[in-house]
Amino acid sequence: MIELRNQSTLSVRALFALHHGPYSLEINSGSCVVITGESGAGKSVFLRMIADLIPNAGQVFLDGKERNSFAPSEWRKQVTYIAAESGWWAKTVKEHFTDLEMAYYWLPKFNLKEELLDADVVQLSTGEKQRMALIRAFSSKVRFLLLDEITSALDPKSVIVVEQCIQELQKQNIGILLVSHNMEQVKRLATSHYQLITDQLVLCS
Ligand SMILES: Nc1ncnc2c1ncn2[C@@H]1O[C@H](COP(=O)(O)OP(=O)(O)OP(=O)(O)O)[C@@H](O)[C@H]1O
Repeated sequence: MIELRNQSTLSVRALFALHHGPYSLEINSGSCVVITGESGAGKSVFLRMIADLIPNAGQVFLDGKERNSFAPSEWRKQVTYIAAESGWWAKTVKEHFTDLEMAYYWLPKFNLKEELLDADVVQLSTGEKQRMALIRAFSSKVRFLLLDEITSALDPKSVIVVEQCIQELQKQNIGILLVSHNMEQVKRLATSHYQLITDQLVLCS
């Protein structure tokens, strides 16, 4: 399971890519910063810049240590992006997990049966795949999760289950940056809420 982490801070300074930005933002461990904004505003681009998944200019620091001083794979283990549509490359679900102990801990919390680990990926529903992709990202190293509309394909009950898991991660001092179009979700989860409007992050609450 994920253990209680030390306090940490993710600092984004003047990040810019694909004509979006510059954006600056600070996220503390244990908080849930939510970003809303119109379709095409650049919310996914912003998250993908932080994870260094697209070429970008600017700086990102984890506890004062600049992103450039981490190997890219090491950075993404600690600052992990999860897309709305997860990618799967092997036949069975289990093959995608490096830490099965972690998987067995989180499966019941996500309302998922252990047998699903042995299933082929194609057998999973969209909602099951999305929840599995979240669990897959929980490694012992993760400090910040960048969650991109991760509940968009889920039924209302599963949305609440995933939100409860996000809150448990916060209690364990994981920091969350969440993109959402669901204003009820914003009310339930946000410790702070920004709207992305014409390349500016505007603090709403
Ligand atoms: N790799 C890329 N190369 C060029 N343009 C891109 C790339 N990725 C995204 N864009 C463009 O950047 C803009 C912002 O896209 P982005 O996916 O960040 O929007 P979004 O705010 O997340 O929208 P939605 O709410 O619909 O998911 C869009 O016009 C998109 O076409």
